[in-house]
Amino acid sequence: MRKAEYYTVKTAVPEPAASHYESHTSIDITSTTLEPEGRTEVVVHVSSTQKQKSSLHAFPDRPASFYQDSYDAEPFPTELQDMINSMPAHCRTPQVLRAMFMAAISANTALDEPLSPDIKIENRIDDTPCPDWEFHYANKMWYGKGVPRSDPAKVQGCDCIGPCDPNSSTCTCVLRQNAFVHLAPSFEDSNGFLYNEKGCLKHDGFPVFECNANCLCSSECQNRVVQKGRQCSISLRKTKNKGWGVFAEKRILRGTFIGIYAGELLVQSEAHRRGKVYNRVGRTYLFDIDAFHLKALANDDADVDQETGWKLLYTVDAFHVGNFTRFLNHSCDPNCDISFVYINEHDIEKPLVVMFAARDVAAGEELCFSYFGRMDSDDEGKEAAGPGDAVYAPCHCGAKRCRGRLFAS
Ligand SMILES: C[S@@+](CC[C@H](N)C(=O)[O-])C[C@H]1O[C@@H](n2cnc3c(N)ncnc32)[C@H](O)[C@@H]1O
Repeated sequence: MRKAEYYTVKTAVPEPAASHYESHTSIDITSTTLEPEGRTEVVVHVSSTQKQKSSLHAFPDRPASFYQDSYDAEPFPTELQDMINSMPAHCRTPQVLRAMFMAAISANTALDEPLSPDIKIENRIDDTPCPDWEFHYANKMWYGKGVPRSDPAKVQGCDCIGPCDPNSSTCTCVLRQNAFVHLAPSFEDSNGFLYNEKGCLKHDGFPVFECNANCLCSSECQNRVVQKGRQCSISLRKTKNKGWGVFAEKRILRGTFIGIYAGELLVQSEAHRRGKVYNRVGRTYLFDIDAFHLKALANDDADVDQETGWKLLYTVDAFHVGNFTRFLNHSCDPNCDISFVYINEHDIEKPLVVMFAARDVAAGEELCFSYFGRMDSDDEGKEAAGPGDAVYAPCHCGAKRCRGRLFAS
């Protein structure tokens, strides 16, 4: 007789912390064979424990969701992966694995985005239950060797009372934002914050300076969006020929914050070394921080690239640690775009790489961005330039004007 398997996943989601905590995920699996039916009941309990962090990044007392935490990249937490790999075979059913993956996501992000909708995992293509357990799920940045930590004392905050006024002529956050918008070559006559009243990004392509943990303004301030976490509903789904992808569960408005491209922040020597390895396997999660405003601010340094007058310093690698954004596939007609966002970071070279909806997205649409960077309408039909040692793979984005290939690294 066929054995029925029942599973339950319980996720203990902690209360938002009032101070500065980090979390660790743990899993308890209980497997009971119920007689006389011979059914197996597997109960998986995923919980997240909190531990107070060192005072290294201590800001004034604020909810945990206000912090742009960063951790040292090594060693990564691997308890979860180790536990899955050592689970008895009868517990490793597709349903249990998928439910554990979803529960681990919500446990690992409970502190920094307690109000975010759960991420569903679906596969209508084959029998793989969930993406490979090859990475640690986190929304935070993890600093690799040689990457300097942020210095909270150098992060400039405003002293507004209540929410900041976007038309203020004295708010330091409004003034800083304006200065950077005016620096752009495609300067649009935009003053004030880059978010509208609904929290949607008004203009692509400018660096965004959110109010931070040193600001006195309230949590309702219009200039606090990314730090409040994801609001849109998304799922991870297996695609026919691009591996796993990210899909909109409900309609998403243009300019909506989708997610931080979280991962390890690497110096160039390490990014190059890993890039060569990823080239060989034909799958990469590297993203260069090559923002136009960094090029515009570049000093005349002997060390810079002679052609661009600028030197790339950091790359994000989401292979070993990251969140759902590492599953965003490439499209030649993308509905998402990257903006560089600063929250609790004083170093202009170390913005967060953040995904926003580039247009209204219908429920069920796949969320994609261009791996070649922003393309203007003038660029259509042109060959997209990848890095010098790029390895190209066929593109399956399905866009009418597909360029036919994407670089795998
Ligand atoms: C950052 S990962 C995206 C997530 C990936 N689908 C997965 O399952 O892990 C990038 C890799 O996804 C695949 N990919 C992304 N966009 C694609 C596209 N338009 N056509 C074909 N493969 C694509 C390529 O293997 C690429 O190296």
